[in-house]
Amino acid sequence: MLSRGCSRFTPLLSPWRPHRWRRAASAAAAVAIPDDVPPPPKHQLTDTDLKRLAFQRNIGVSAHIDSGKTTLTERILFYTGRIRDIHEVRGRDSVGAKMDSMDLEREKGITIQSAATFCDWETTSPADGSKHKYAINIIDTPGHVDFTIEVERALRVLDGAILVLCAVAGVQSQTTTVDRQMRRYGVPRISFVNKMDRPGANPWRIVSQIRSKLRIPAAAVQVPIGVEDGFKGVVDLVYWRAIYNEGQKGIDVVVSEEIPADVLELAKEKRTELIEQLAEVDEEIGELFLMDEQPSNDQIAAAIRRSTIGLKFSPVFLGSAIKNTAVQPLLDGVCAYLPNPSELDVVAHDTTLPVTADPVPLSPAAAAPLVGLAFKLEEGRFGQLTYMRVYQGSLKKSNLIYNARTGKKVKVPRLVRMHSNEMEDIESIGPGEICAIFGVECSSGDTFTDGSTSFSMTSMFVPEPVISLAIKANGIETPNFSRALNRFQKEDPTFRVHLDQESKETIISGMGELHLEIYVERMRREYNVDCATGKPRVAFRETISKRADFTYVHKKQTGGAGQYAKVAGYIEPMEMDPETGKDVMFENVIMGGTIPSNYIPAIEKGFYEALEKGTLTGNPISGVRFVLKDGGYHIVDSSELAFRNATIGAFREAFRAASAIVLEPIMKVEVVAPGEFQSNVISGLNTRRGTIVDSEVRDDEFTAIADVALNDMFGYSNQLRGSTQGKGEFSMEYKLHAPALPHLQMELENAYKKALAAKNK
Ligand SMILES: Nc1nc2c(ncn2[C@@H]2O[C@H](COP(=O)(O)OP(=O)(O)OP(=O)(O)O)[C@@H](O)[C@H]2O)c(=O)[nH]1
Repeated sequence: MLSRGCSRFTPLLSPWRPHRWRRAASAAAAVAIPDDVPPPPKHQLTDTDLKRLAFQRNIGVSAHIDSGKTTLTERILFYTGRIRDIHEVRGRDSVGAKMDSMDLEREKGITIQSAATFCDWETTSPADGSKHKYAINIIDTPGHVDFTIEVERALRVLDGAILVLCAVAGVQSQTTTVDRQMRRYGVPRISFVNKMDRPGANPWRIVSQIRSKLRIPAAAVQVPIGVEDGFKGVVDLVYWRAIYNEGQKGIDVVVSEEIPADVLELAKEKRTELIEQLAEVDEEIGELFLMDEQPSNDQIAAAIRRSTIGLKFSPVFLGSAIKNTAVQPLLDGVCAYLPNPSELDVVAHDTTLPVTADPVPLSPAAAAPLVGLAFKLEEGRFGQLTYMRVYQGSLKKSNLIYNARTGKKVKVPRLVRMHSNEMEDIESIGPGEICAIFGVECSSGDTFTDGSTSFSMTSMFVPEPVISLAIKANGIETPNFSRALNRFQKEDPTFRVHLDQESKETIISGMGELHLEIYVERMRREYNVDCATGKPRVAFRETISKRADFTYVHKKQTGGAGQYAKVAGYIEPMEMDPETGKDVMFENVIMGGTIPSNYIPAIEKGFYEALEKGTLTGNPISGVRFVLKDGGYHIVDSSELAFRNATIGAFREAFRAASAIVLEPIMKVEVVAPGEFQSNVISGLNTRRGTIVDSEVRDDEFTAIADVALNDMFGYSNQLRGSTQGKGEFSMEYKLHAPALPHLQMELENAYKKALAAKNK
């Protein structure tokens, strides 16, 4: 059994922390119940539950941009009979892939929103010829980092994933990002080396990159038959047979006991390598290996399953989605090696218990009380659509469900299963499944129950925006302007909107230029609001570099009732919690009621308000813990307003004393270009103050990875095009906020002072 919530990888890279649920505890948790209350017993699974769950898979398809996720998913849907024909991403038939349902996605040939679908897949057991039908929910996720929240959302609710890699480019920068996200949510993965038809395809290099760069023990479970253009099938190393695709669009799978002579030696060598790798991570195979005994085919298959689900191993499959080769064996692999919903331990927090109480194990039993997580919202033609993963119990149409965060009760008017942008009405859904409901008001990450429990699940990691721009409607602003912005904010927690109090401009912020550009375009198309935007601006931040104490009295006497509030404590630097992304915190350690408890929320509010605008450059403040230790009040003159103002004043004073600095976003930039342009690319990155952190030269192309400040990246696509005759490509993703160089900080401070002076004139 696994525990989703405990470190399942050996402690190589995993940022996973035990008891992550604790942070999800709500204010309601402050009930005085002793700490040692045992968690309620897990609901027993019946034989019917186990039978149904054994053939259920919830999987995601994730990868670096353009690795072929959508192309692969299109094949999966075709072979499982979900769609009648295959349409290509940017295909000549201009239909576009099924899962890229937004017009914008089809035009740009990229996936923006993750799409959910489901299909059935029948497998034939190579061991005894028995047939089994599996129900698979699939989420195709975008590869572009600007839409990373979509990947986070999907991984949060999936039980397993296919990590797609290009057979030439291998592990790319976003592969490592996706890998990190998979670790965060403890998602077992099988790897699929796609594009085996490409010149220069080398699966062995990719396998060794998975081991060295992603640091997961991995081994191929197949070897290719034919290379590049001649790639026509694979040898299944576990059950020792050759598998070919034949017929129109590779629809017929032909299995042969005969291994082609030209790959026989390679297949033997790679099967030995597979067993050796398994011996490292699986006890049973390890013991057989020590005794020099050969494991049986079934023993190998069982060890792959155990170690994959245990997050100790990733089996590597090979194929070419575009050439319709070896996709069906991958589907068999999903069923054979990825977990079913009963094989993961999922926990929730009981909000009636103290935050330190043990988590409550959830059980995918149909008869247990309902617990479901709303992981994605979408405004559709028929109103708000909420995607939900049911973890425990069943959900029926017309049921009353409770939002654990707001305590509100709602009726489920319509229940559907999603197939990209199409839907199928259903009457009920069981545990371990994914569905969508209509007309339910909630936010992304809310937990729903049937009202008989107070369970709440943890929320997702939400990264901070890195870029912002001013936006205004062309002509007269209609209500659609704010309607659109409100809806986008609700759907996407990485998209933020605020009104700059000084310039009175509406500022939108997000994960990259493309992210914001897509929303501006959607405003025009979906809301009929044409907008003008300002120049993209880097989302600088401010922080402190040392602790500073404060004692601050806010006192005002203006005739009538006065204002009096005193706060004392300190602020200190705080590191980001890798799990939640949170790096600001308010802590109240007052003893003895020097400030009445009803004023504490106003102080907390004042702190968060003060964080909105730093005094150096007017940018938001992060990385600060505010500790309230003492204070004072006046029986008549104290008020919430006085305490809020006192906190803002105290914070600003302490902020200056705590050696405030400006932070700028640093991006991980990956460039891939033909080898002859390597020196041009490197010198281009150097002139932008980039630090090269990794590079790799292959037969005729190279990859360079550099850390570069986002502020120095404007106009890079033009520069790269110019210096590589248009043949270079790059992608970038947010890495961290780091202190800005002194001259940049000075420049930003001066500009801010000037803007303030102009405003006050
Ligand atoms: N040679 C070759 N090209 C492929 C293969 N699979 C996909 N492609 C091509 O690779 C490009 C990207 O494919 P997509 O399926 O859009 O990739 P994606 O990973 O979904 O892309 P994003 O969603 O934008 O991240 C398209 O031009 C595909 O035709 C393959 O097996 N071999």
